[in-house]
Amino acid sequence: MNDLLLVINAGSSSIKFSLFENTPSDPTLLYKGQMEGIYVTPHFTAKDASDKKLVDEDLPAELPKSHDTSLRHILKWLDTVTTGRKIGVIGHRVVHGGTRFSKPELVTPEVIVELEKLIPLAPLHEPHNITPIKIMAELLPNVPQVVCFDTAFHANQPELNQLYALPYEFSLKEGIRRYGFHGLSYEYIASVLPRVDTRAAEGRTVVAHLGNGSSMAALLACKGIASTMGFTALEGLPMGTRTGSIDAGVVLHLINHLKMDAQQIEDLLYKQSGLLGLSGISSDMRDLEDSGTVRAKLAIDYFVSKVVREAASLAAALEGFDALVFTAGIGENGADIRLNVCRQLRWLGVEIDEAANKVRSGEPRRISLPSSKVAVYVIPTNEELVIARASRACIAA
Ligand SMILES: Nc1ncnc2c1ncn2[C@@H]1O[C@H](COP(=O)(O)OP(=O)(O)O)[C@@H](O)[C@H]1O
Ligand SMILES: CC(=O)OP(=O)(O)O
Ligand SMILES: [Mg+2]
Repeated sequence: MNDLLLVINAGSSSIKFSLFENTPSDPTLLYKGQMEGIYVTPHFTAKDASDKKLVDEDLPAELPKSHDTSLRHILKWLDTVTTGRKIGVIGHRVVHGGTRFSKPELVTPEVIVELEKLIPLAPLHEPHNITPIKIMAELLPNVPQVVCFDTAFHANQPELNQLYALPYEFSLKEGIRRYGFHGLSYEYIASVLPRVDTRAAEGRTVVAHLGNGSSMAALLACKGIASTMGFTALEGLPMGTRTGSIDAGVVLHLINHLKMDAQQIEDLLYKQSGLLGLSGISSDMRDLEDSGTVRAKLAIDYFVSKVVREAASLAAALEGFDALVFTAGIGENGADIRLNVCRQLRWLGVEIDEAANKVRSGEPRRISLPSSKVAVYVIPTNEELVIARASRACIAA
């Protein structure tokens, strides 16, 4: 029997996992699931390969709300379904690869040291990406682990789209440039686009990865040429708890006039802002849609308006666009958000099919009218499959 391949994808609000059988052609999914809403109401779901729900439960309220608790809960459940079978490879998502990593790497103690140096550049993610590697190394010391980077997909963006207008040496010597994130998700979208829409796959596509962390990217012939996220996963769209782009002068003002220190500012920008900060209610789009308060509506409207503006900006970078793809938690499930974004993009040739937009499905689907100049799709992302493929390729090499 083939070994198993375990993929761990730690995001800012969730840990997703997939367990594959390491079959020769392509990894075959056995189980997948996630602990979501880790810092709101941690909820655990697990499914088999036919999408049948095997578990669907809140994490007991007395347990600490943390990535660590969540991972151990997932591993305990996995133990019950893998009895007698051996995990042969473990693949991890790591958000920031810095200047050093732009392809999947086998984990060594030296790699971990390098990843730890990147923690300040991704404080909401990198620690949660590194801890599972250490936990798995403790539990399964002889199993090779591979790290796959969110930044890698964007590594070949044109220089123009990688630079900030700081003195040029800051980019060269300090690596202060735009990296872009959610690359594992964009890579998955690029991998299925040829069978969804050949015109888009050969042409110009704007992808909106809208989740707890949100970014958008411009794909030309399935290669990333521009992205809304930059040096860190703070730039671009507003997110669950992150500001998105903000005038750097605000940060200077916080330091000089409000006398805030670096840690306070980091917490403000990463953990207290975005949908949570604007609404005062929640970082979760579902809560805001249910709430109906004026501030919840303000937060939703702000989010939609920034998605619209970034879509137009990325379309400009592509000199027009053939397709718009929605993916990730909000992109896949937030029908009203998609509707409002598309309505505000009508002037660019986007015509949404309101009935198709309401359909729920785990499959890629078109949600624009046949007459729409820009084809609009919902494509459920699968970062775990990208990690699984890359991890075994890395081991084989
Ligand atoms: N049915 C839904 N409608 C609107 N938004 C949703 C829905 N389900 C999930 N979401 C949003 O998706 C987010 C999670 O997205 P996901 O991509 O899984 O996050 P992460 O960034 O942790 O990987 C939630 O915080 C919530 O805002
Ligand atoms: C990079 C990033 O923002 O990731 P996530 O969406 O998982 O928070
Ligand atoms: Mg994510």
